[in-house]
Amino acid sequence: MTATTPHTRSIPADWRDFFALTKPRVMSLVIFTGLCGLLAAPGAIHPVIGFTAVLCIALGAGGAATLNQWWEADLDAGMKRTARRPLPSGRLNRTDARDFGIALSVGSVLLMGLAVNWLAAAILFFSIIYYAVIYTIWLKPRTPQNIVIGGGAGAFPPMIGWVAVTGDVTLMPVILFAIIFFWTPPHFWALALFVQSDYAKVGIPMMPVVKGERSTRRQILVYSLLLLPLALAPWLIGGTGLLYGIAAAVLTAVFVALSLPVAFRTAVADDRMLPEKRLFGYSVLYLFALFAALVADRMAQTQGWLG
Ligand code: HEM
Ligand SMILES: CC(C)=CCC/C(C)=C/CC/C(C)=C/COP(=O)(O)OP(=O)(O)O
Repeated sequence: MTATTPHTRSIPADWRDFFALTKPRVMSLVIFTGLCGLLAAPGAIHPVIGFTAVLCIALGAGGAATLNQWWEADLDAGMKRTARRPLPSGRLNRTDARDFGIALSVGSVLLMGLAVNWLAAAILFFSIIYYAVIYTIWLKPRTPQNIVIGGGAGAFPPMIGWVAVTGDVTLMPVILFAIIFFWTPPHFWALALFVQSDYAKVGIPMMPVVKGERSTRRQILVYSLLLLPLALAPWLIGGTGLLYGIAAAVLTAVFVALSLPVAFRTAVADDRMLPEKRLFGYSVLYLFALFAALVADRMAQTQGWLG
């Protein structure tokens, strides 16, 4: 895994390859949580400024994802799940990807600072560095805690959205950060359990590879249980109404329920890993629904829908 091995086959790239570098499917949830942070924050923001803030989160996240793939092109080439990405497949050359990633990252931070506010820009800058450097270059190849610590990068967008509106960091955006931080390990380890042979092949010390399946399964349950108080915290501190409280309780109870069969089973040969796949799929739906509930609750309160 180095940043120096060239992938310079010059098949003409088109815009779709550049778009793919931004990991659009994964980033859709990153952008959504950023938007929800913005919509749930107290106070008003001009719609054009609000749109710009979300655009900057999207561009920054895309830039960081691009730099992640620029650095990991060799690793991605060795894994079935990632081998068809634009760099390992040779559809894009590596220097172009690096320049694209830097342009998106720098552009998004500058635009955020100039058009929205500099605190939001500073947090965006830090989250890009967190994902592209701290997680990708430093933690991922070194420790099975890579996801736990590295998960911080993906937890910033709602805080950025919130700060875009309020200009300061209060308890609520910290709680929103914590929810995604503790959601990330079960989200990713559920997937790592069914693609772990890929990671082992390229020497990435993901938890199931290093500590074994049993330990990973138990840790998934621990983080899922931690989500219960955390997801309820916005309601418990009086930051939301009952609508969010009920949604958080139900959604998180299902999360824990789906973690239980993952925690207490031993995989068998030729296993289709259905509980793990189910938990991974639900983890994505969960975060979409939880953040949607946060916004619905705020709308209900400001519009007086619940009387
Ligand atoms: C260190 C943290 C994380 C890791 C290692 C991780 C890893 C992954 C991987 C490997 C996939 C499989 C799909 C793919 O290869 O594109 C995936 C899917 C996904 N992740 Fe994560 N993820 C992390 C954090 C997050 C965060 C913070 C979010 C959003 C808030 C997120 C949202 C998603 C979504 C929406 C998908 C499904 C994409 C699809 O439908 O193809 N992930 N994640
Ligand atoms: C605003 C901002 C900068 C947001 C960043 C959001 C963020 C860090 C999301 C994490 C998402 C992600 C795709 C992790 C994949 O891990 P990986 O790269 O190890 O996965 P891979 O094996 O698929 O390459």
